[in-house]
Amino acid sequence: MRTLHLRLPEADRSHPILIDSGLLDRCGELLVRAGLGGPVALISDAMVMAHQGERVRRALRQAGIPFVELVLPPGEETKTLSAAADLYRQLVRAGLGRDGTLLAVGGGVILDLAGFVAATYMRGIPFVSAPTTLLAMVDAAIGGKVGVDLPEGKNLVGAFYPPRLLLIDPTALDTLPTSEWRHGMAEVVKAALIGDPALWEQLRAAPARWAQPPEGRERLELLERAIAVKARIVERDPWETQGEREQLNLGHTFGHAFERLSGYRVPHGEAVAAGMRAAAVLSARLGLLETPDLPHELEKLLQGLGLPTRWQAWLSGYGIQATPEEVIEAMGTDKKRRAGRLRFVLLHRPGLVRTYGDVPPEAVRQALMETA
Ligand SMILES: NC(=O)c1ccc[n+]([C@@H]2O[C@H](COP(=O)([O-])OP(=O)(O)OC[C@H]3O[C@@H](n4cnc5c(N)ncnc54)[C@H](O)[C@@H]3O)[C@@H](O)[C@H]2O)c1
Ligand SMILES: O=C(O)C(=O)C[C@@H](O)[C@H](O)[C@H](O)COP(=O)(O)O
Ligand SMILES: [Zn+2]
Repeated sequence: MRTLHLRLPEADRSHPILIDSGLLDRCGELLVRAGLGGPVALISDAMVMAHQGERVRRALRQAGIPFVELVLPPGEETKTLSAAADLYRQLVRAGLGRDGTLLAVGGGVILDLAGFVAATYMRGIPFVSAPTTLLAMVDAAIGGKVGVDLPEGKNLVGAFYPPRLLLIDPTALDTLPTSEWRHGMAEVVKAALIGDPALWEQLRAAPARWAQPPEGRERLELLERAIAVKARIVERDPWETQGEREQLNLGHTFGHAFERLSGYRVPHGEAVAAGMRAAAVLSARLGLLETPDLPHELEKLLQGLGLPTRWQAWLSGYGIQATPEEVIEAMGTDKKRRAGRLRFVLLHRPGLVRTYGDVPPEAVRQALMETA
């Protein structure tokens, strides 16, 4: 078993990240060992429970942990305040108190929603997360951002609430549809661009190889590399007050706007892919790139991974028509804004990204036109 420690400024918020095959089958015993042997509310979605639920149920029963299952419909449409409100009321009806633990098993939607509920129910109860998508293992589960979407903007309500324990079982990915693997690869590409140029080169060398989940050692290495980038940044700027954590938003200013325009019907990973390409082209237009071929290289890699690179064509595949002006309008509620101005995470080269607050709106519009 690989054990990493996410070190946060408050020691009581620091937590272990366990990575090993079979952790889902041992989650009960691991909860008990972490001093969380009280009642559990298991929050998941119906698809995850169909594929992985029995492993978790068996593990909780074996450890003698009483639990209730709260199962939601899969998909981003579930990441809402009203779903959170339903969960609060179900937790009350189930009699869960502060001696209970909220165990989230699922993708980023479940982790974000359940983590937000754990942060706010009775002013906070212990939270344990077990990500089951690639995207959640390398990104959503790391760093304590939890929350829900509003129609007015993505993740507009939330908290920083790290789990007490994070269980990453790579075998959970055995049942993940290939399309979901690819969505996770968008955040892996992001991590590589931000903080692991060697990984960027490795991905670029054989995009098709990474379009399906690799097995065994290779899968584990990919997870560990991407997790390392995120954990390093989170440890340096956990609550996004120093500017550094904003780097993890590469592609997200555009991406979140695409998601909002779609009524949260498009997958986050696809939105991030199309958004990263727009951000790369914007970086080129502003003369920031030290490696001018980067937008083209990124386009080739994303295409090889089966991810979108042309936002308008991609959105129209979902029946959504939008103009560059509408995308800019939809960016208006981005949380990185300062003094009413949008800020963008832009690229210099793989391994060097920075946030810029002085980007001319016309350059943004041009980048959107060029990547439509
Ligand atoms: N908090 C953060 O730091 C952070 C980081 C990145 C993304 N996110 C959020 O994560 C969300 C996207 O997460 P996601 O891509 O994991 O989507 P998701 O949670 O919707 O999961 C994708 C699909 O995969 C299914 N699934 C999950 N695990 C499975 C398994 N093992 N086998 C079979 N099916 C499985 C789910 O039922 C769902 O249909 C977005 O809301 C995004 O904003 C948060
Ligand atoms: O952890 C972060 O910080 C990120 O920006 C990771 C992103 O991949 C993720 O989508 C996150 O939910 C975005 O957060 P937000 O604060 O921009 O809503
Ligand atoms: Zn993301």
